[in-house]
Amino acid sequence: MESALTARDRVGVQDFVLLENYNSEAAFIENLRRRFGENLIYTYIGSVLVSVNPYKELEIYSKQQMDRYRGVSFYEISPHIYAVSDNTYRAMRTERKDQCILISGESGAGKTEASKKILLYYAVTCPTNDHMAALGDRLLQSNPVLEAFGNAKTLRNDNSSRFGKYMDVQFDFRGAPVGGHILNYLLEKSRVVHQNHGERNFHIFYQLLDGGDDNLLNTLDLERNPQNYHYLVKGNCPRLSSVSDKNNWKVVMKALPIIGFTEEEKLLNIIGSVLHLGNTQFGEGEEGETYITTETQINNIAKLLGVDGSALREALTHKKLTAKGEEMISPLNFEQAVSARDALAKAVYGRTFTWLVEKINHIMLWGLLDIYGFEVLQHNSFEQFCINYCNEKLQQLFIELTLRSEQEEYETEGIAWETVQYFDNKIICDLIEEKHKGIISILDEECLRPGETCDVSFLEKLEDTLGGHPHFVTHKLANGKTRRVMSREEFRLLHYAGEVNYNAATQFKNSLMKLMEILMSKEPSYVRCIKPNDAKQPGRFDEVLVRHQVKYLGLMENLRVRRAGFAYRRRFEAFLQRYKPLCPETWPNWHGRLADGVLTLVNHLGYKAEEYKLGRSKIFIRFPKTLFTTEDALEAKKPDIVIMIQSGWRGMKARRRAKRRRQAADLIRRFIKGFIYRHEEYCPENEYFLDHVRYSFLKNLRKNLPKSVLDKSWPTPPPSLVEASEHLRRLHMRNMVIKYCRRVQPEWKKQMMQKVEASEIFKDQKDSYPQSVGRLFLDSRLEREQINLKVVQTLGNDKVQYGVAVIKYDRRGFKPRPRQLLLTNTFAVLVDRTKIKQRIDYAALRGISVSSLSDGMFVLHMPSEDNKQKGDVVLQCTHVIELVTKLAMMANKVNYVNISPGSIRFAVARGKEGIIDFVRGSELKVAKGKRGHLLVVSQRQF
Ligand SMILES: Nc1ncnc2c1ncn2[C@@H]1O[C@H](COP(=O)(O)OP(=O)(O)OP(=O)(O)O)[C@@H](O)[C@H]1O
Repeated sequence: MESALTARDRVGVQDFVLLENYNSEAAFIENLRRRFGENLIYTYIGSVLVSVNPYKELEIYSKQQMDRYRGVSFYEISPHIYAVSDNTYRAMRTERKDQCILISGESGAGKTEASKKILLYYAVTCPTNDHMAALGDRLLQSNPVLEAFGNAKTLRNDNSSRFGKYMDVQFDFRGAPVGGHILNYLLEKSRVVHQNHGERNFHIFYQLLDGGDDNLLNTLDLERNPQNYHYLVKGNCPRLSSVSDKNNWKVVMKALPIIGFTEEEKLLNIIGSVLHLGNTQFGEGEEGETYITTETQINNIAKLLGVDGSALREALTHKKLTAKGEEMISPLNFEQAVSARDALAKAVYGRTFTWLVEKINHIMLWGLLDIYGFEVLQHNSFEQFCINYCNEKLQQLFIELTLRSEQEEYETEGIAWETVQYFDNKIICDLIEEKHKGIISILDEECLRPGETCDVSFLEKLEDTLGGHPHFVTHKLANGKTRRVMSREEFRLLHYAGEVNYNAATQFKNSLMKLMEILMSKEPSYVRCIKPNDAKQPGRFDEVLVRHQVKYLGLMENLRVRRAGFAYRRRFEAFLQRYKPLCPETWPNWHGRLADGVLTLVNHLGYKAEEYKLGRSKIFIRFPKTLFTTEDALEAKKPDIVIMIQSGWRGMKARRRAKRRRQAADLIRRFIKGFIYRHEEYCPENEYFLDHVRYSFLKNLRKNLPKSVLDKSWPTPPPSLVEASEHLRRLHMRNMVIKYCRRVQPEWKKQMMQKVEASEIFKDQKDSYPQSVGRLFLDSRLEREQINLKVVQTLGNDKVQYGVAVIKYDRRGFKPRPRQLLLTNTFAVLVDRTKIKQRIDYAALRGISVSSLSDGMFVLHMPSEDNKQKGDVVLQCTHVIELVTKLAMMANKVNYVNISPGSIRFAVARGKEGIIDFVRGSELKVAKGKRGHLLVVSQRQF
């Protein structure tokens, strides 16, 4: 809206509601004309889009344009069909209501083009998933022609969809890359659509052009892959009829029986062919051009359809020769073509043509629209009676809905509703459709009545029943002037569009009712198409023709209803936001209630009481003039605003800088003071500094906490935190230990306990201890099978907990003998292969002696008074530390281990004593020494 206001001098108003003289048809048409002259073909009436057919390609449908309209508020940028598309889509998403877009206008006004644009917009901008998005892109890239297929050429419109709209996506691949790309595209497209579309079939048409498409044919390789023909031929028979290349035709014929058509496909082909024939007839005689249907082509089609060629030939009886000497079917007139068409439909499929078209309609394009959850309704039939009647109904519905929503808005805003003068054509609709009294009822009755029925008797019946109706006129009922321009078979209805003549009726009412139902159940959007001239020429604006359409489409009524007293309405925020620079009290920001702000603003601007009203959330402005004046004021103020904003901005920046400087200086000052007072008690002078120091320490500590129990590092705390820091350190250590212990397995725990015990006994006492630290203690040094079975049996319930190979030395001669030492829970035994030689009860054990060197000697001291014992036991073991630790722990005699430097004394028997001397030497040696001592030489440990 805003941009519209700025540009209004150049191109009129972008929204008719801003037309000052909104009751003037001339002003309305002048606005259309001015805009049309600037190639601005779209104009709003509120939310209705009026579109004037430009009859030339405009650069306004690109991807960039689509992006401009995505998610943008309806009035923010210039009117466009994309704005309607986008708005509808978003309304569906946000309000979760079905939407429909009603496109109306006479033949050639651009309805089909409009729906194609809408469809393309959705295909490109509202993908349902990535895959669809990719397809949308390609759709745009490959410059598709979303073409209405099978449309006939009428006198009014070369492209007319006279037989009902059924479109399909027909791609124009001229100039597009050929080969695998296209084929993949087709395959992919049909798959996607199929996925999204359940059992409904979606058909892709490839426009088979003479010659130029050999590449595609090669790619499809129909000779070898006849099933690919599927992608070529579906529904495209009309085109086939214009295939001139004999080879292509051969390929096609060859492929057909292999593929086989489903009933539905056959139907499509029939319709296609029929329509092509139909097209031929409506041409304006460009002989030798596109629309020629030759005898050969007719035969081909007949062959393809599997029908007798005579059915076709008979229908098209006029033949003549072309310049080349080919026999050509000459153009038929409209009626001849229609009956040919109907006859063919009946002959081939046993159905009426309308039935076939409806069926096709159902299957085809609307499928694609369904994918996006949209329905685009186009109404065609305008039979004239039906066209007019349909228009009456649509107009009535439109007025009703618009009035209702207008009234609702006024009500919500708390603004009094002012009666709007418009032609309510309910009276006309009633006249047509009312039960018993309506024209349709009378017609039905007349048709069912026994005896001769003709137009005249029907007209007489109408005159009888409706004679007094103010909107019904016939030749007989009319005054002299009207009588001169009316024929005797016509009746005339008088309504908003002036007078509309009617001469026949059909069963049309029911299908129209269906349309109404659809419209009522969905949220409608409107596109009103206007044809600017009959010559299909760009740049020509035929005022008479346009005036007729403006009347016929009831656009003035639309505008009158939409204006309903006020030209413009806007939410308070938006209004205030835009115009606040115009009033010192509202600039730069208004801080009170929005309504008060708006009031202050309009008072300042000098709005008169009758010029505006404030609703609950919107301001309503009665005359466009008021708004334009305000816009002009804004425009004039713009340079000032720029300066205001700039100086305001500069001042604010300077103030911010000064404030930051002040804060920084304060901070530094507090820091210095705090530092000076840092050793004092916590006081206002040092609180900031101390807090900061503490905070920094704790923050630093958090980052540098020791990660393992072995890591003894700890950040140095500030004096005020020494105690707390120590506390934290211990807590942290304990935490780590607890965490560590929780993770220790029972096996490992046992190992650790033994190792700790070994450390208690041997650390710093015995040379070989450090070496043992890194080696794990084993559960046993003997495998189960190394212990004799008889020994195990003898031990019975006393299970061997640990076993190891040892050397026992005779007490007297020190003769070495290999033995096994087995530990049970309560005693140890010395075993010689199968025999237990000695049992040593732990309870009786008086002590265990080892040397301080690295040898493996150890002595078990036994009580001398025990007669059974023959004295102490002298043993040697490679795993002395492990063995002694385990033995001492099992015997619960850890404190009985004695580590002697130099020598060990032991009891030989009854008071006699033996001595073992320990020395360091170059190699390990155990031998008899001087004075009967045993000499043990240990290697030095490094
Ligand atoms: N927006 C547009 N831009 C360019 N050309 C257009 C546009 N709209 C319509 N036309 C031109 O006008 C021709 C007729 O338009 P279209 O076929 O859409 O009319 P219609 O209202 O669907 O007619 P009918 O009711 O007879 O089917 C198109 O073939 C095209 O050449």
